[in-house]
Amino acid sequence: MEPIAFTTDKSLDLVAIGRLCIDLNANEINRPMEETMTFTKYVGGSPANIAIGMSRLDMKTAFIGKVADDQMGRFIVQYLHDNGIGTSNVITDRTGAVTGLAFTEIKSPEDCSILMYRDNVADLRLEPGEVDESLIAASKVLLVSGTALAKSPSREAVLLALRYARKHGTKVVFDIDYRPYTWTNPQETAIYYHAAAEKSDIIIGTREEFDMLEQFDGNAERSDEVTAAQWFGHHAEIVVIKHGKDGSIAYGKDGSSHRGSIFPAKVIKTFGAGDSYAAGFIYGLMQGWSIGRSMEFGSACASIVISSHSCSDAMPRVKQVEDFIRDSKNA
Ligand SMILES: Nc1ncnc2c1ncn2[C@@H]1O[C@H](COP(=O)(O)OP(=O)(O)OP(=O)(O)O)[C@@H](O)[C@H]1O
Ligand SMILES: O=C(O)C[C@@H](O)[C@H](O)C(=O)CO
Repeated sequence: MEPIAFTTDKSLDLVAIGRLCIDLNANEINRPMEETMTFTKYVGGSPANIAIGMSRLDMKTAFIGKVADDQMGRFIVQYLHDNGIGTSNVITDRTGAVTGLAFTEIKSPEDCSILMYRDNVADLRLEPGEVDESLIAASKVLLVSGTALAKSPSREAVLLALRYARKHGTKVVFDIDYRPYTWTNPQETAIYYHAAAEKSDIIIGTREEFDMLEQFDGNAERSDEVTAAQWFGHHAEIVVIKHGKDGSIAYGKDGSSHRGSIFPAKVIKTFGAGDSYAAGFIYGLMQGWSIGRSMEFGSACASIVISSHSCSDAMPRVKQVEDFIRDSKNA
């Protein structure tokens, strides 16, 4: 398959829109959170993690979002700035909304869960009129994370951002990112996910997330191939289905399919795999690499991050990923 064509005369590589939150990852791991006494604070939120990952890989990135008018909001904005991510379109909420908190419970390397505090969060208060069209026009890619569609006005802000992207030839990457606690019912989820997926050039999700997205589209047990074919009927050029430690599979609009294997990892926590995989995969495509090579780079990013305590802080540099791949192949 020909590498996906990104518009070259743009000053930014990726603009992400959606959730900016705080991860509080348990320090006492391999036990339930009832027995955890201390946490380490990191910037979190799936689209934030991906933007941070892309910036660590030397891609020019910016963020469209809203933070709380408090210490956590200021911490997030400073962290994005310190990591070279444009914050001109990160708005400070003035209504008293708060920062979403993601408590990560690490019962074992394979048994991790996230306890989300997301009542009255600032990120879902992003207004359509606050979305900077010129920022999207200046970017090769707009990354949309599905959870931003969960509530108004963030929902309308994202739908407007999608219109801007199509208007300005900005490629849309839709990371489905289904987090049940943020939605009121699965039907609503599928309707809004559909609205985004139909306007997306690259769609990334787990099998379960695609099943959620496609719940009105016919037979329940859908194959990955049927899923991909459906979205090629809209704007999609690449569809990626992630399968955890079983790797991933990507389909190209040209009928190609690509299996992505994993790199063995000393797993501390599985969270962060999807975000780091997405950052590495998008990075590869933007270098003009093949889908297969981009998947390999994404998988290596994922193994590095799940072997770390954090998600955002652990997002790797290019050389770190290259060395990891080399060492893994020589092992
Ligand atoms: N245990 C593992 N060991 C090595 N690589 C892994 C492991 N789990 C996931 N990966 C890699 O990360 C990719 C994405 O992981 P996964 O399919 O779990 O996505 P996700 O559910 O979105 O992740 P997250 O847990 O961050 O939400 C996989 O396709 C695989 O390449
Ligand atoms: O996206 C979330 O709200 C949770 C993230 O902050 C956390 O880092 C994670 O689960 C990444 O997959």
